[in-house]
Amino acid sequence: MACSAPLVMRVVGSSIKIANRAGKIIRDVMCRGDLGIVEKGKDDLQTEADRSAQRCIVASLSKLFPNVTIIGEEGQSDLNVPDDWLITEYNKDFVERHRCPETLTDVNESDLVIWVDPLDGTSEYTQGFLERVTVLIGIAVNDRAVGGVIHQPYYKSESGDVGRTIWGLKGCGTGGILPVKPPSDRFLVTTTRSHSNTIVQTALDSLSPDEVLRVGGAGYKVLQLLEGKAHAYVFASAGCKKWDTCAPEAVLEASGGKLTDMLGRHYRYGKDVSFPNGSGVLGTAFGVSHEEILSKIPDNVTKAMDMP
Ligand SMILES: Nc1ncnc2c1ncn2[C@@H]1O[C@H](COP(=O)(O)O)[C@@H](O)[C@H]1OP(=O)(O)O
Ligand SMILES: [Mg+2]
Ligand SMILES: [Mg+2]
Ligand SMILES: [Mg+2]
Repeated sequence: MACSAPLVMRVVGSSIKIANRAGKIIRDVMCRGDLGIVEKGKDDLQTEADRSAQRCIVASLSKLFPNVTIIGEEGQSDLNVPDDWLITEYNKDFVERHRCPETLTDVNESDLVIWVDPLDGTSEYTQGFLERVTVLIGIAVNDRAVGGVIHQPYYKSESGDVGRTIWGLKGCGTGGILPVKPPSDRFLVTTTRSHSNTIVQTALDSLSPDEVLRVGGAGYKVLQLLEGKAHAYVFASAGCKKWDTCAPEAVLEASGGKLTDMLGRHYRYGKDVSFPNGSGVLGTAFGVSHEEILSKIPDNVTKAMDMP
């Protein structure tokens, strides 16, 4: 589809469509029943859904935007995909109804890096915690996370529709969700279910939360912040990588929240950065003071973070 909208708008608009197609692939693999699980490392699985969803996303994006750097969690993919995995359209609603932020109108393909996590929450997927699975497509411009799509293939809406797609673009806002403020009389923190350790726990204890939600997936935890189910996402450990946080950071910040490492620094998302987010993840919902939370994190936690 020909479209004269600025590049960033076309990338977000097509990512909305592509993430939806990837979500259908993820449901189809589950329906067929053979997940084709491969162990990449300790607590680190890959399934046929991760592989196929990545092929769909990278093949579609690289055909539409041949000079953009695309980095996917599952490494080099075979881009020879079935025709119906190749998405060539943009989400019209997004592209036609939103104005590109002025600072992003002149961006070129060479300024962009797209970080793809075809299935965030693989361990949740294999264990049946399907609501926590997301498809993440993050868009970085000149090293900074500016746009992103979080698709939740197993979300069930009240109308019975399956799946939802949330987008965010800094300076433009968010769509696909109506952000809700977290409660004002309790302090709720969301964190990892499967990658905890004593430092992760020390950081949580230092904040004295009324409740700790332990759920898998970086995308899902940021959705909990947008839904007002938690005030903060606190993960004082390495483990997450750039594809886990690029889209969530952009979507959260487009809604007025903030996502940094455990020292309050934004990660960089240029094409030459190292993949691991060695100094953890701290996300806060709109209206929650990121700085106040940072000030409560004890020195032994910050000193335990891997410094770049
Ligand atoms: N130690 C790890 N090894 C591999 N991936 C990790 C690790 N820790 C976190 N992740 C990735 O970060 C996401 C959020 O972590 P957690 O669920 O522990 O909060 C996970 O769903 C996983 O993404 P993925 O499922 O895409 O591999
Ligand atoms: Mg993985
Ligand atoms: Mg992930
Ligand atoms: Mg993944």
